[in-house]
Amino acid sequence: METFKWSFGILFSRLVRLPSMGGRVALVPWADMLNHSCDVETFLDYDKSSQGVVFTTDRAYQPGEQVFISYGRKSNGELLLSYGFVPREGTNPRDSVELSVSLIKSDSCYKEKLEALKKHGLSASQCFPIQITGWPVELMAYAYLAVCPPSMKNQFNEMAAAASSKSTSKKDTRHPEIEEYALQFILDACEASISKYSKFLQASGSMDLDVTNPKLLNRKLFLKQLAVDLCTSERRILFRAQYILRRRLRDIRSGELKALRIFDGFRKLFK
Ligand SMILES: C[S@@+](CC[C@H](N)C(=O)[O-])C[C@H]1O[C@@H](n2cnc3c(N)ncnc32)[C@H](O)[C@@H]1O
Repeated sequence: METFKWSFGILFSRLVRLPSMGGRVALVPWADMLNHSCDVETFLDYDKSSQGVVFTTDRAYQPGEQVFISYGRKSNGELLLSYGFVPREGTNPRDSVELSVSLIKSDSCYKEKLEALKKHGLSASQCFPIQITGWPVELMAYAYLAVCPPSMKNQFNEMAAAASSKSTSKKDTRHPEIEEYALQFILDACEASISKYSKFLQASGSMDLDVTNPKLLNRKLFLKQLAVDLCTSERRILFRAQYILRRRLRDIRSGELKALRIFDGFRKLFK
């Protein structure tokens, strides 16, 4: 089993997908020496005219400088799973973390909302990818549905459709009347996830690896460090989302407060 796992890892970390051949995979001896860089945008591909796998650099390299390729626009988690490494924190603009959200069990419209979700291939609990640049419109639509009051029942289906990535319309549908609750819903999910990451990272400091063999110990330490690196980079994305969400909520709430004060001022004026 160990040999199989090793061979599987070696094969999958070295095979190349060739976009112009419909994603066919190949082993290309010279190309499997190239390391990945998140800054690089060039891929290996089959070139009909030269009848071979060609690599064109996207920048000038100095003699002796290491040449990189891109293994694809992958998150740190995907790079760890497929290639066994985690890029340095903050260097991967494609990094993302899956945020898990669920319908609220005590919601009086739970059944209707779940039915609407199921109709569009979704379930009561869903994961959505969060990036350092923000979250997808599908997550916002899911959040609208989760916090939507019974008075907006006629919009459940539309919201569930927008939450599905299969939905053809990718427009950012907005429901200003419940935006604050939807943002708070996402913020709560982010904070719950941050707390799990923080617990793991805290515990990792005192984790007992329970091995005496030095070779095994080194391997376990290496794997633990990879897990810590991945969790740190994923938590960083969640921290950023938390910051943006808190700021948006503060703006909404202070805007509402301002509107209330103006309204109050007018009321006093006409008294
Ligand atoms: C196709 S091979 C690249 C050549 C490899 N460095 C070698 O010496 O055989 C892919 C493996 O290289 C390593 N690798 C590639 N890019 C890396 C990076 N940016 N940081 C750390 N390791 C990397 C990973 O172990 C990955 O599984």
